[in-house]
Amino acid sequence: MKFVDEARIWVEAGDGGSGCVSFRREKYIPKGGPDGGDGGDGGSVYLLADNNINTLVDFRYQRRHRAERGQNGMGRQCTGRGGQDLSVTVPVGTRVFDEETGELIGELLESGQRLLVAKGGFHGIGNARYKSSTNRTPRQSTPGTLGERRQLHLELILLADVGLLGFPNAGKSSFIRQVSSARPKVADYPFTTLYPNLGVVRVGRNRSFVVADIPGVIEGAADGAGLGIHFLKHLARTRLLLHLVDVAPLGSDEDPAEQIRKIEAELESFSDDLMDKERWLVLNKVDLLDAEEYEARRSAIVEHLDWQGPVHGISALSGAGTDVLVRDLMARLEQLKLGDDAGIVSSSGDSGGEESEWDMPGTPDSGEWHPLD
Ligand SMILES: Nc1nc2c(ncn2[C@@H]2O[C@H](COP(=O)(O)OP(=O)(O)OP(=O)(O)O)[C@@H](O)[C@H]2O)c(=O)[nH]1
Ligand SMILES: [Mg+2]
Repeated sequence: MKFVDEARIWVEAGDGGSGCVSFRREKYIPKGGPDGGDGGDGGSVYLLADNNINTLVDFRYQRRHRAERGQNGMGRQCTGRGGQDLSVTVPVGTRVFDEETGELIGELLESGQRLLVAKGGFHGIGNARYKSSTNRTPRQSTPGTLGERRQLHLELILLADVGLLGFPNAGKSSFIRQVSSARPKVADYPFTTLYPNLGVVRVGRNRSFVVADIPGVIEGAADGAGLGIHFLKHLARTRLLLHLVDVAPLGSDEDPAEQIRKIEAELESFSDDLMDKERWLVLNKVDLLDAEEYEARRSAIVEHLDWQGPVHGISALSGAGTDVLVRDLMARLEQLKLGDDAGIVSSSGDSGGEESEWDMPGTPDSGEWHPLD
């Protein structure tokens, strides 16, 4: 199953500047010759692949991208200045199509790669260049040509950065709805989600990541129970996993700490790769508890599991605590990526190269939930 992020954008190269018609006018020089300069070339539009961009989400906010026009030529043989090129940054892996013809213009596969998508117009010629022995006062000039403009269709195959683990009904789909524009079905019965959903989470300009919502994992998933097994493999490429757990389950036998232990056991029997991934604890549905009760449950869970990693309390329903969680996730993903670029952490994590020390910006539970009262 492929998840594709798409965007439609307009690119407009700058027009060429027009040539100028002008004659030299100076005291004591009655018949100054033609001195109209050429225009400048229009700027072109390029797409530039950038490793630090993960999704095409920013193009929903800015669709039109134009390069500068060339300046017109001027008298005294002055040439117009060329328009500046425009580089539009896109994620590595973006495929670029011409929207009208469907033609594949190119693919950006490496960071730093540039692709010309709209060529700037050519400059017009000034009258100084039309001067000849038979025509000493040419009045011709040419206008610059138009810059190319076209509509592009961008496509990017998305890979999830963050995977959600949790029992059915933990609130995984609600979380994705809260933090992204994905709209998976949410309902109060187990196995509402039957196939994985991806959500793009936008944190700020050019800062975004992808979360995968998979069907609930239950005991025995690795051996085929429930739906989990088919989907655990979708988490293979993620960098980080969240244990999303209902801190206020209705049935008293559904102890949150036990649920997490069961999921950990499934991960372990499913693959070492998943066990090597960094995992955060996210206690969901804090809106159902008062602050004191929440605090008590949180400590009990952390103690029971001897949990060393970050712990966040959120309400996927009201959104409480989700901003902090999303911000911390983004910062951590950027940090992991920096490590990758510097060759510190293996990209797939399969050599067990994840750091064991938490090197988080802020304290591990900077995402702690505090009720307002
Ligand atoms: N009070 C409260 N209810 C929540 C919260 N998050 C989710 N719920 C409810 O919990 C139920 C299950 O939510 P889902 O988001 O469908 O859970 P899921 O983990 O995706 O479930 P499956 O797809 O079945 O595995 C729904 O009735 C939600 O409205 C929360 O933060 N607070
Ligand atoms: Mg769901």
